[in-house]
Parts: sequence; structure tokens; C-alpha cells
Amino acid sequence: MSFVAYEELIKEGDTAILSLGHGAMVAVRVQRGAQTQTRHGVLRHSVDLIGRPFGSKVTCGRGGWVYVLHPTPELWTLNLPHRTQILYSTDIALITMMLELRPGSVVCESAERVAPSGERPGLPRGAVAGWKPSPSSSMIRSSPATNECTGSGSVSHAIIRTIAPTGHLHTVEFHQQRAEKAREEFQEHRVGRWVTVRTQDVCRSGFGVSHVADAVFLDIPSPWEAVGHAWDALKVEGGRFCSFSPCIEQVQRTCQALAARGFSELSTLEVLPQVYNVRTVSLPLPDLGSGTDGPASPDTSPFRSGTPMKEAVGHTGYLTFATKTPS
Ligand SMILES: C[S@@+](CC[C@H](N)C(=O)[O-])C[C@H]1O[C@@H](n2cnc3c(N)ncnc32)[C@H](O)[C@@H]1O
Repeated sequence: MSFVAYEELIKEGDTAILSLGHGAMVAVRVQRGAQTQTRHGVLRHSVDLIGRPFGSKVTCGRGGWVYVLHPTPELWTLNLPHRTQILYSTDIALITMMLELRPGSVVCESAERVAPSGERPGLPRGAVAGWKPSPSSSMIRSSPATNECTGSGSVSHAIIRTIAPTGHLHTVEFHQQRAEKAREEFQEHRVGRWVTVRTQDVCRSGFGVSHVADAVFLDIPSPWEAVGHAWDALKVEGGRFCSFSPCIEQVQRTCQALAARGFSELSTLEVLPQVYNVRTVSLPLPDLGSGTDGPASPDTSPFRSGTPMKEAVGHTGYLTFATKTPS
């Protein structure tokens, strides 16, 4: 199993996503001899997971069943054990597109984030209306041997999947412990060869590379302080820049720094998706006054309709994009 390539059979050491029913999922690390307690009963990794194809429907101890899914960056984003300040797929999709990422791209990112164990989850950023954080993490208890996957790297996994097999991600995280956990997690997910994690302050020391990047992505509190380093990391022939900030004051300072450094095509976007429920509804037919004396038409007619969900997603953050053009 790798986050960038599909493999058919589940092996020891793989990360698997257990789908427990509507909206309930959990990530587990597959280990011989380990067990995972689910609301449907116990799942024995040696018997129920190892050697079976991803996608299998597996019966648990109490007779209920789960689907065992191959991990993807999107599923990982939804199943991080400690959900904290991470980006979700809606914003990540726009970032990937607007940065023009593709296989072979070289990307600099700050920062990969791995939540320290015990950290309380924060407000999800970029979570789509209609999607609720999986309640499964509180319902599932893995035996110590299963070693629940910790950390996040929500954006990093999506970037790596997009730029593989010939691209590279340089990610900077100034917190020593988090950077170490990020390295471990990338190895566990078998994407380590596409990413270099550096432990340094991006605002002081930059990304540790010069003139190699096609794109730079920042998700830090003071992105304006890293704009000069982003310019230096981007290729001489140019590239794309993106910064995520929750507050408009951060955006203003970043835009000023971008313009001062010579970036062009500045634009700031916010994604506010509207989710629709598709259901059958009955509405009274309008009386168009046909003027005939024939039988009256029925006053309702059921049809399929999309109705917006009552709760729409709120503000997550602003995505500021810019271009470095060759001088
Ligand atoms: C909001 S999180 C990034 C989340 C990540 N984009 C994701 O979706 O998983 C911000 C991270 O940036 C790190 N950080 C903040 N300022 C930094 C700096 N100047 N240099 C390096 N890392 C920094 C913090 O330690 C934190 O882990």
C-alpha cells in the first residue's frame, strides 16, 4: 500500500480505512496479531485484514461488517485521529489546481502539521457542509499494537499524490517533534522518497532550496515574512505562489509583501461550497388557466429535486495566489 499507488492486497504495516457505516470511518495501521475494537465487534488484523483485497467487506466479531478501503489523501484528511488546524479537500482541490501542480512538479510547503498527541481538535478548516467529522474516532478503540495513525499532513499527502512519480515536495516545519513525526508518517505511508522535511523557521531561513520550485504553498500565521524566501525558492523562470490565511488583515499584509517583491497576478479567493440534498418533493401545479372544460389536473406531482442544505459551510480562510514571472 502506498498513498500514491493502488495495491490490491492488504499487508502488514499498511494503513487501511475502515468504513463502519454512514459517515463513520477510522484509519488503522495493520499489524499482525493486533486487534481493533469497532462497534460491530472485534477485527483481528491477521485473519480479517492481512492478505485480503482492499475493498473487502469483512465481518467483525459481533456479526456486523465493515468495508476496508485503500487509503487516499482525501480519506486520510477525513480520518486524522487528532483533527486540528488542517485544510480539507475543498480548499486543497483549489490549491492544487491554481498552483498548476502535475506529475513532476517541485513544490515548497510550510508547514506540514502533525498534531501532538493529546492535542484537542480545533475547528475544521475547509470542511464541507453536510460532512461531519467522523464520530468513529471516539467509537473505535484499537489495541496498543495497532498504533492508531497520528498526525495530519493533510495538504502534503495531496500534493505528493499529484506530483509523483517524478516531482518532489520540500516541506518546512519549525517544531522539532512535529517534523520528526511527519518524517515517520511519510515513511509509514510509503511516500518518503517524494518528500524532504526540514526543521527550520521558514520566515528566517526559507525552504532550504533555491530556484528549484514550480510552486510554493504557505499555511503559517505570518506568510508576509516568508514571501522573499518563496521568491528565492521558485525557479528563475517563474512559478506559482499560494498562501492560506483565515483573516483578511493577514491577506492584506501578504499582498503588500507580494507586490513589493515583484509578484504579479495577485488574486484572493474563498471557497464556500453549497451542498444539495437530492430528494423527491411534491409541489402544487400552477393553474395556467387552460380554459378547457376537461377534468381538473392533479394539484401535486412528485419529482426529484435538489434542495440546498439548511446549514452552509462558513468561512474557512482566504487563498491568495500570485505568479513569479521571469525578470
Ligand atoms: C496550520 S498548520 C499547517 C497545516 C497543514 N497545512 C495541513 O493542512 O495539514 C501550521 C504549522 O506551521 C508551523 N509553523 C508556523 N510558523 C512557522 C514558521 N515560521 N516556520 C516553520 N513552520 C511554521 C506550525 O508549527 C504548525 O505546525
